[in-house]
Amino acid sequence: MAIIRVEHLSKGYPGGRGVVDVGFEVDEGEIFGILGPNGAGKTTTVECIGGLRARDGGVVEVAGHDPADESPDLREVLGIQLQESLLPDKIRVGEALSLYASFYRNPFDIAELTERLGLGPQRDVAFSRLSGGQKQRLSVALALVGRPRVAILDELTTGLDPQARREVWGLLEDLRTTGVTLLLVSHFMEEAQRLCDRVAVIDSGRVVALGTPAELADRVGGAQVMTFVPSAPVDPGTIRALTAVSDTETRGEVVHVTGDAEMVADVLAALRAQGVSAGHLRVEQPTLDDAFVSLVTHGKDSHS
Ligand SMILES: Nc1ncnc2c1ncn2[C@@H]1O[C@H](COP(=O)(O)OP(=O)(O)OP(=O)(O)O)[C@@H](O)[C@H]1O
Repeated sequence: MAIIRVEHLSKGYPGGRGVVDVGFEVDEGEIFGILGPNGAGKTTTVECIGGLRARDGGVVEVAGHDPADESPDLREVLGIQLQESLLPDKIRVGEALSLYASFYRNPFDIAELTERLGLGPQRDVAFSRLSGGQKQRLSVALALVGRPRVAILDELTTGLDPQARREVWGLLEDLRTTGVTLLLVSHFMEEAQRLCDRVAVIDSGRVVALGTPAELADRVGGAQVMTFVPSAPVDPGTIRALTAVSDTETRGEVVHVTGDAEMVADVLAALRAQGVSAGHLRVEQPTLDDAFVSLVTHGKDSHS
């Protein structure tokens, strides 16, 4: 069932940009990604969902509440991590978390949350003395401390090193099992591909694609590439003749075959028919990265 519903959301700024027409639904328990190039309207969208920005038009509902109504019940349901956390310089990590936890009825245990986010040693450190990555982790912790049903995380791992990023991903994967709904704004395709059940790609203030990462990758029709070392010489003509295959080439002892989603099964069947096995088999799938570049480039063409 949808816990977030957005229909025809619009928000203009004096300069004219913003969000033109955004719509999607997020089911309870989903991790939903919002992707798009700089200035696409991602932050504007999540700020309207979080009730931080007034929309011009359209419908937004979070757990049955309109964020524009500023209902106290919605505050209990929603946790928000913003791109920049604005805390007093002198507040310590533990104090900030205790303060935020006090706003909620059933908050996380602070010691456990700081450990999970790698902030245990910083509990008594003042905000101004934290590194950029530590500030980022604290802002994620502040969004999650109230055990929200819906958490909005904007650029949650920007500024984190690869190790810290993986720790935050681990925390989100754990959270998934608690049934929390996560709305992530991300620039990292790897992050979206790993974490998100579905994503919306926004470009120039509109949704240009919506689906699972795998569906979007498939939709761009990116060719798959398989490579293998045959156990005996194969006739390239028999491989090339398969309808799923668009190209084949032998480099040294390695055969490279390009084709569509059916290619791997068809090539392996053709080899088996010749009594040949495929050693060192590798298959490269099109990625969300490929889909993103293709969708956003096409979006630009159609809006210009
Ligand atoms: N307060 C504002 N006043 C005027 N224009 C704004 C304001 N906030 C955003 N914009 C413009 O609205 C558009 C969408 O901005 P938004 O921050 O939502 O995009 P974004 O996709 O989150 O970008 P980024 O990835 O760079 O954070 C941009 O063209 C931006 O310049």
